[in-house]
Amino acid sequence: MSFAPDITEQLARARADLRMGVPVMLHGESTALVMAAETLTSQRLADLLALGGEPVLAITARRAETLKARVYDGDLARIALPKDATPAWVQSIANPADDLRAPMKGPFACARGGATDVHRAALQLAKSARLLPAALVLDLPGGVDFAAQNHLTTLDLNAAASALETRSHLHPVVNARLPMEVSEAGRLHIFRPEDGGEEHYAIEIGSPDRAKPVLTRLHSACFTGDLLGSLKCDCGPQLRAALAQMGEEGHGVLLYLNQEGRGIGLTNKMRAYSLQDQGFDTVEANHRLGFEDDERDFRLGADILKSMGFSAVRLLTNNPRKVEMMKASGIDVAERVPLRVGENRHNTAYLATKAKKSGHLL
Ligand SMILES: Nc1nc2c(ncn2[C@@H]2O[C@H](COP(=O)(O)OP(=O)(O)OP(=O)(O)O)[C@@H](O)[C@H]2O)c(=O)[nH]1
Ligand SMILES: [Zn+2]
Repeated sequence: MSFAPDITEQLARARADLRMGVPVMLHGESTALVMAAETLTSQRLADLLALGGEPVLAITARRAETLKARVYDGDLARIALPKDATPAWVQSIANPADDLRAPMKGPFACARGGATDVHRAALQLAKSARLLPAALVLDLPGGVDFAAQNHLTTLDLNAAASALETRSHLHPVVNARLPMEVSEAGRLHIFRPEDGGEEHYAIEIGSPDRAKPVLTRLHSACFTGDLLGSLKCDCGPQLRAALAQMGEEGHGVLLYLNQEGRGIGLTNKMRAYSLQDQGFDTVEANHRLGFEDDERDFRLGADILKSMGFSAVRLLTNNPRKVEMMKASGIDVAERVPLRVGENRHNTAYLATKAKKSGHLL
């Protein structure tokens, strides 16, 4: 019998640590101390520099491209931390907010050669903690003892890397009747992942026949559009139109996935909006922050549908990636049902960028 947390549970702890500014230790062939750039304090930076060695700031290749930092490691770059580095210096590399005011941030000395799996795992961990994808990494011989003395979370590198790649199983927790404006026969289902992450929801309208393709919407959370009526996107009108169509047809399933901001979280989405105020489009803004255009995992939606007994859908979407993902996850897409609503003068350019750069269908 063991009460010790497994790797999934340790990762959940590590995410909370990084969000609080507490370092974590990654233990592989060597051992490395990892801190998130976003939550770095001057005291912790001073403590890190006092340990000696050669700390680096790991950033994604996307962020490196904007900074004109040399990328020797494919999807990431390792910028050597100057001995007199300050938290402001670290922030200015991690966060593109002042890029236009301070365009000449380099030149940077970038590490080359040697293992990069710790840096890759550190960046994935920061992303999954919904922080900016930038992490300080210091190789620390004897790091396991150091971590024990300092009560730091220690993760096995290989186990952490593979757990970060694995999608967590979603458990149905509860469902209950929810009469709604569009249909009195509504039911809200809650699904909870095993990894301590966000819960996702399914809104079932009527009693759809499990043997037939069900009218389905795969909706990603958009606090600004769904709740505040933001005109910057088309999410609110899409949400309401999808529910209305399900109400009219008498049956349907709306999956509400808590992948705000195409999977980067609301805080980073607002950072992207701030860059859009500076003139960048929705895709450029994500890239400047160090993210891909779309960090969502739509397989979650397929998992929920299967768990509810569905195997075929009529999918309400303009996004071909959602159709492909459904098919690849074993859900038959009998029909793509277009969902063009909510265009206005504030989101015309946004919708055009999605059509041009992200392959959305008009
Ligand atoms: N990062 C980022 N996310 C955004 C921006 N505008 C909207 N979003 C998010 O984009 C997502 C929109 O998701 P969906 O409604 O599934 O839309 P979609 O991928 O365009 O596909 P369909 O609507 O099905 O055609 C939501 O999570 C929003 O929060 C933006 O400028 N930047
Ligand atoms: Zn939106």
